[in-house]
Amino acid sequence: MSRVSQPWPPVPVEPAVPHPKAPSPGTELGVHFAECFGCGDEADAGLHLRSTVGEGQVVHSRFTVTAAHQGAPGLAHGGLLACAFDEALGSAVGNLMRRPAVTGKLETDFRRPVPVGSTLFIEARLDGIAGRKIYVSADGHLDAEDGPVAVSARALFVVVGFEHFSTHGDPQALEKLAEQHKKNLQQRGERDWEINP
Ligand SMILES: CCCCCCCCCC(=O)SCCNC(=O)CCNC(=O)[C@H](O)C(C)(C)COP(=O)(O)OP(=O)(O)OC[C@H]1O[C@@H](n2cnc3c(N)ncnc32)[C@H](O)[C@@H]1OP(=O)(O)O
Repeated sequence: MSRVSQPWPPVPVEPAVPHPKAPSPGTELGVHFAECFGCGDEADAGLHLRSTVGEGQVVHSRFTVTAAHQGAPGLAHGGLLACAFDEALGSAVGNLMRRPAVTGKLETDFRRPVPVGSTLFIEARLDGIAGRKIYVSADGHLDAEDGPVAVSARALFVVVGFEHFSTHGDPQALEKLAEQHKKNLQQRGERDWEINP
């Protein structure tokens, strides 16, 4: 069976140009929410994924697979790897575009097993934008930035208004998220995001 899937992006797009105030290449990105399973310090069994802005439209992320992340004995669970890509791709969208957006669609190709103890280096890139739709893709390299590709992913993020989170989310957790967001911006000496979808 061929691994070749549909053309990407699947619709005509404009270049996804990073926001003029996007953090510059080399910036270590902060935790966006302490309880986030993908990056949060307070999510004990979480992925603790860390990200750095790359050149152009790229964010580099990495996380180390622990015993808490197993599916088969000694191997990372596939759904958990998909979570890592959701986080890494979401970080690229949120930090480079500085627009609130949620995952509409996420597709993963699992190419090699990912053992417990290995580190996945994920390079996520902005592929294009069409209205509220932001197309992104990523490759996850095993144990080194230039290691073999173990997992690839493509995703559609949809820009939403902040009412998406206030309507559907937990108001108290949102306050915590807002504080974390301000802290991250202050650490980088920046002002707040564009909020209009
Ligand atoms: C710094 C920040 C770091 C953040 C990192 C965290 C990363 C984690 C991100 C997540 O995991 S977010 C949580 C998982 N996602 C969700 O819970 C989203 C749930 N879905 C929704 O809330 C809505 O379906 C959604 C906001 C995505 C879209 O609903 P809307 O009513 O706002 O829009 P609409 O349905 O009209 O879709 C907008 C466009 O996207 C298209 N679209 C939406 N979902 C699609 C889909 N699944 N496949 C293809 N196209 C899709 C849709 O066809 C349409 O295209 P057009 O503009 O051309 O008409």
